[in-house]
Amino acid sequence: MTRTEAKDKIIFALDVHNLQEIDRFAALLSGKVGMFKVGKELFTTAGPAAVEAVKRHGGEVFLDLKYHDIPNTVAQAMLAAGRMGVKLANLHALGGPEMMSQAAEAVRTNFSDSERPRLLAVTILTSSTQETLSAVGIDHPVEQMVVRLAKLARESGMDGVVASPLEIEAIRAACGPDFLIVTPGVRPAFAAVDDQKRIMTPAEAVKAGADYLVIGRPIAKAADPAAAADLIVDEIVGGC
Ligand SMILES: O=C(O)c1cc(=O)[nH]c(=O)n1[C@@H]1O[C@H](COP(=O)(O)O)[C@@H](O)[C@H]1O
Repeated sequence: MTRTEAKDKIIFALDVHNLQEIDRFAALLSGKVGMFKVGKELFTTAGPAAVEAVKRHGGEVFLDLKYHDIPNTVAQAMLAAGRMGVKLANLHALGGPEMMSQAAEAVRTNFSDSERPRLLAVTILTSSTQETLSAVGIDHPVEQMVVRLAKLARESGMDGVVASPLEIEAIRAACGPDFLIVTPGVRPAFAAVDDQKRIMTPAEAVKAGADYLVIGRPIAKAADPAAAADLIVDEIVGGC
């Protein structure tokens, strides 16, 4: 794998609070990572200006707002995300097939194939355990649920899923080579584990079949974020 291919797999999680921090990281990391993730924390604070700020620096955006609502509301929200020009956007697979299908149809009808956002379904969050599922009445094992939701997402027109690295191989086997797999919970050899529980190194996750790796604190908290991103690229190239 080339350095450019490895770099393009990294999505930096912009878990920051204001536009100044976006400018700082976008300036430091443009050309060092493939995409920037704008999540609930940042979007609730700064709104669409956060997406515009990343794009001003030439960055691509993964809008991580994990929609889960009635089908019409989610479809309309996805159209609004598409109009902002984001490359990836997501919703919760647990919202069900009708919600996913309507969102998929809305973006396919209203945007050209090259312009439409790719839609991802979150399967089971990396922070969830068997106990979390049991507490809400789901008694199936986590991995079984993840694969079931990934297959449902694919049948409902999603382009891919967000899942823990430990489930990549099972999803790949069930959903085929063209289905996008985006994985957080990735920790390079040099970084702290933080609160992530089910983790892999970047090279392991790519080898297992991940298309994109979502990485936040190992880059953001490093003394030199650009050097940390370079080290992660080294790890991926060295291991694949
Ligand atoms: O959708 C996500 O990106 C996501 C899903 C999930 O199951 N687990 C998870 O950690 N994430 C996000 O991935 C990022 C991981 O950040 P770090 O743990 O700092 O690398 C955070 O922005 C989380 O919100």
